[in-house]
Amino acid sequence: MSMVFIGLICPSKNNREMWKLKKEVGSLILKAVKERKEAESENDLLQMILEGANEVRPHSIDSFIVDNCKNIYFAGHETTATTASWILMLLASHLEWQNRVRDEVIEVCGGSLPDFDMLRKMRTLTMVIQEALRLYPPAPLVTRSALRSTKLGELNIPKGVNLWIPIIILHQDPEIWGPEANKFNPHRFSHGIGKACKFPQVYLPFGTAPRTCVGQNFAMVELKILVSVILSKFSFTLSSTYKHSPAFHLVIEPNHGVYLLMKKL
Ligand code: HEM
Repeated sequence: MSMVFIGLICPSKNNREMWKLKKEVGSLILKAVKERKEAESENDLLQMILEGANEVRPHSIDSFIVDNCKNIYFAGHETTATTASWILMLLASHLEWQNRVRDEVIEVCGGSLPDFDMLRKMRTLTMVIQEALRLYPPAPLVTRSALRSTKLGELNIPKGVNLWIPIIILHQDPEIWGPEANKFNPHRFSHGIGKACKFPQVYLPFGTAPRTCVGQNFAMVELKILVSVILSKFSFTLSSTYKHSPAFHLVIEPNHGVYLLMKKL
């Protein structure tokens, strides 16, 4: 059976809003760059991007800076930071999984910082991250534009139409993930993504095909290191002030933050 997963098809005139937003983000970045150039130079990523910009042709300097800032600060930072918050929230509210992952961290790392081999061995931790990315994919949709009229399964898609592929809906469809689709259950990934649901191609936290996330392996390494180091030093529960309110602000993030009560081990 061939399936087409398209949530919303919208005409290209919505592109105007998108371009306006893009321009505004670009101006904000260039304003921050101007401030930096007028202040002291610092040893950080922005400075490296500015130094890199000296190597490009003068008319491309602004777009080089804006594109690289968007890639690293938005694509690379917000997504991973938000995922880390959701993972900690889920582990704080599912103590059996918190203990299980901590046992694995202690067994595999034995008190030292994780190296590459150790990260590979921590399968329960991987399952927990995969399940957090299923329930709270920071990028809730990916988009594609039809550059020419095309046919997807039974669906005719005219040239110029934008396709929105709603990752978050695909990730929680009970017909695909079973009646407990909304529950946190990392077990579903115990035999890999291929066996986690009826149509594993719908699991798209990092997008798909040629434009799939270039930073996905790096993000997984960052998340594994962060969570394993925290678990090896602390136990934690959710604070009573935590209000569950996932909100879509370009990424899906906890609207009121995640407050945890940490206890040193
Ligand atoms: C948990 C962390 C992350 C998630 C969930 C995530 C998710 C995504 C998604 C859904 C896309 C769109 C893919 C598509 O359209 O098919 C994407 C693209 C991209 N991501 Fe990530 N990302 C993460 C971390 C990172 C990191 C750490 C970096 C870089 C250091 C990064 C750099 C990029 C770039 C450059 C693209 C555009 C790729 C292209 O259009 O060719 N991402 N990401």
